[in-house]
Amino acid sequence: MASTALFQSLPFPHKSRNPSKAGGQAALRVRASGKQRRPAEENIRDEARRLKAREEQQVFSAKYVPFKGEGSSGEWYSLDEIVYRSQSGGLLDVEHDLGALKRFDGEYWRSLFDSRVGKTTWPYGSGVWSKKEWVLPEIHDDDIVSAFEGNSNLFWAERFGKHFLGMNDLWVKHCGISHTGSFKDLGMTVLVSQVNRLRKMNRPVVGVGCASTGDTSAALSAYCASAGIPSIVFLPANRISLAQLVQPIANGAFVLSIDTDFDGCMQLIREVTAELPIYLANSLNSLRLEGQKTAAIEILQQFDWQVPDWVIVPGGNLGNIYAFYKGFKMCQDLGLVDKIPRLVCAQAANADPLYLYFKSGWKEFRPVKSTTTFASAIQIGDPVSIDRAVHALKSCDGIVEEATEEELMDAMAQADSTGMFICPHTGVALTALFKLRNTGVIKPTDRTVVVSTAHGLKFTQSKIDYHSRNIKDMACRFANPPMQVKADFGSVMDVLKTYLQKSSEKDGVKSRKHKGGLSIDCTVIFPLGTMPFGGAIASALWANLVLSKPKKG
Ligand SMILES: Cc1ncc(COP(=O)(O)O)c(C=O)c1O
Ligand SMILES: N[C@@H](CCOP(=O)(O)O)C(=O)O
Repeated sequence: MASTALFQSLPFPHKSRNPSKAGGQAALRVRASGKQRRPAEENIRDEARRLKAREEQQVFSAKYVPFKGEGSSGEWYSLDEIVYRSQSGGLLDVEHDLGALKRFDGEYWRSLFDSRVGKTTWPYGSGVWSKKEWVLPEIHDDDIVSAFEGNSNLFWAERFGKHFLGMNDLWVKHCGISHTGSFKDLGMTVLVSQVNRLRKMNRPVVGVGCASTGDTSAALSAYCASAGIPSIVFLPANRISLAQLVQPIANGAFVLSIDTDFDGCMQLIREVTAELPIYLANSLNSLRLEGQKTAAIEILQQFDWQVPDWVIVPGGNLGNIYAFYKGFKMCQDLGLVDKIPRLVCAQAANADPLYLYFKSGWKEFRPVKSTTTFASAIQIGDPVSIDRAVHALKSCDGIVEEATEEELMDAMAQADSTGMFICPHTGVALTALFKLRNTGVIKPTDRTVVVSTAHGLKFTQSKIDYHSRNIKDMACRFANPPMQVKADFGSVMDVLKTYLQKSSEKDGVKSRKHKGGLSIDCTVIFPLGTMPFGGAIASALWANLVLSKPKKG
């Protein structure tokens, strides 16, 4: 039985390990409706400080330990130490004091987390910090650097599921609809907050650095800029999208464009951070995964704590697949749910070391030399978290799939045609879903979540190439280029009539095939010169975008 002091130290509900049984729900309602507006001169950080002052001492804690206990016995490090590897050179993991967390039952944690969703209370308005006790329990709220990330949309892919897969319970977790447009924000808020704390403790951290395929660098530079901390990013030259390149530039990072691939940049940043007081922000640093795991907890929360059958995650450096596993496992271990979903890790065929390892029956891992892929953020041949990924997949009867360039681009276009606007990495995950549906591994009624890892707007060039049919050796089956029309009523009417005729024929076939489901065609009219597609009339911008890019294939 926990002590009174322990319960009092928690924000809510006091003296109960089970809020619904002990009037906790009533307390929840009172708290929700009874919160007084803070004084005008106080901001939300000040308010959190004032309220925190009333609370008792911290009762939860976490530390670094060798991953899966693969270190010397009893080896552990405080999170305030700057350490990325165990004494034996292996990976580290953040281990929480599960004993302390277990003094509260699953119902307590579910209610606590649910009570914080979507609020502006510092720092719990963040989807990550709403689970603070499970993330970085000991950090002071004042040190937290947050953009209220997380709480991302779990989108019911009704039309895509029904139309392309015959599924009725398909969901897309839009982690890319986020502050810097990818799931990296979830981990970066944790890492940069800890750096903020270390700097206040006068630890030797002059800046934070990462190697990146574009999303880690965007998140790092934004969070550092918001805290006034220098950031340094190593990018593989000409291998990331323009939108991703401009993100750290705009946020004032020191950007090094290096003539190598991601694996080369990763090697360099590891060497540099071993020499200079630059803190390493890649997912080799296990702090990042503490934030990323909250996406898994959030999925369960969004399903009212019911467990989906499958979760499909695109994999590159392979930190995220482990983070998802860890989030689900903690929920099981702490009694919020009674099982975990099966995970699928999806890789691009041009960068598929995990897939090859899986196919070998986990016999032999060999890094690969990755080649260009439209899913550029996962063009990684030597993933640092390979051991974490294998552990995660083996522990949940997981599967690894891969997608060719044509498959991932077609899947992306198909998803977009149903109203999404996804990134190519999500196209990789959707390809895995297509394959597992075709083989019957995933059933039509299985509740399935596809994790969308970045915003499609970061990858418009790939969509332009596809819809322009400007990709060597790719049929671009779902391309939808605009039609060039003369600016007179007759010409416009002619093309519209042909179009409407065709689409009503198509509709007839469709409605005979599928009963129900929403399918509405739309037509967009661009003024000549601003029209984004089509040879002769391409505007200067468009010509620049299409012609300046090397053809893929
Ligand atoms: C958009 C996107 N999707 C997926 C991934 C893969 O995540 P992980 O490296 O954790 O496997 C990354 C980064 O690697 C990414 O930037
Ligand atoms: N896709 C990543 C690659 C690096 O992964 P990390 O999770 O180890 O930082 C990126 O956007 O840089």
